[in-house]
Amino acid sequence: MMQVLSIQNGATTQESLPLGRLIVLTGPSGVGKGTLMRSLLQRHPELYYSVSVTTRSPRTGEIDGKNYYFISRNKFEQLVAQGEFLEWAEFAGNYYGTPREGVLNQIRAGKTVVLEIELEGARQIRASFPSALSIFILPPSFEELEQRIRNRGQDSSEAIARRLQCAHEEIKAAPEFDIQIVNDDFETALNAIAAALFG
Ligand SMILES: Nc1ncnc2c1ncn2[C@@H]1O[C@H](COP(=O)(O)OP(=O)(O)OP(=O)(O)O)[C@@H](O)[C@H]1O
Ligand SMILES: Nc1nc2c(ncn2[C@@H]2O[C@H](COP(=O)(O)O)[C@@H](O)[C@H]2O)c(=O)[nH]1
Repeated sequence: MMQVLSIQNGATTQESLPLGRLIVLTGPSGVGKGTLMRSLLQRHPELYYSVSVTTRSPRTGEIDGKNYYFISRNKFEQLVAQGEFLEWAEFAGNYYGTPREGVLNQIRAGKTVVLEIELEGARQIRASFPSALSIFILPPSFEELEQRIRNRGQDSSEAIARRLQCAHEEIKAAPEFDIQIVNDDFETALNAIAAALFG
């Protein structure tokens, strides 16, 4: 059972339904969340991965509707005003948000839904869904985090600097979350996430 917050006419109410689970994977940019997530989904195709909406420009190889829904800032702000997001945040100069309906429908259908999101959004989910399982992925060191973002070779040096600046504050927030996993050896980290989800 999980408590779902629903907002009706501005008032917040809670419904109790036989539901699936909500999992939040968070941590600083470049720590390996997306790579871990992709491997987890290959191992456990029964999981539902929520595709986020963003105002960031697509990176080489990213596909609209698969990696993200890429939209303009104006459109994003309209969707915020319409209450279309379960959570949203501005991160390193771009908006990111989780579409509300898709996630709630999957949870109502009994699925385990996984969100891979940044810190502010993860905090919003923890506030709305206290029973969500939240996992914070840590780098083995700050130097290694920097290496990973640089080696990924996808972001401008300005974007990398912004992301690393955020990372200092984000890492301090790790104890707020249910589980902390250090992504040093990839397989070890992946196994730890799977163990947290499936015991
Ligand atoms: N355990 C690991 N050891 C070494 N490199 C890793 C490890 N895990 C992931 N990486 C590499 O680190 C880089 C960043 O990983 P990834 O893009 O998954 O990070 P992220 O946390 O999803 O970043 P963002 O939040 O910016 O989307 C990638 O090049 C990935 O291959
Ligand atoms: N609050 C949210 N954060 C999200 C969402 N989707 C992705 N993200 C996080 O944004 C940063 C940057 O992502 P990138 O693809 O530009 O590297 C990263 O931490 C993602 O996890 C979302 O829907 N809401």
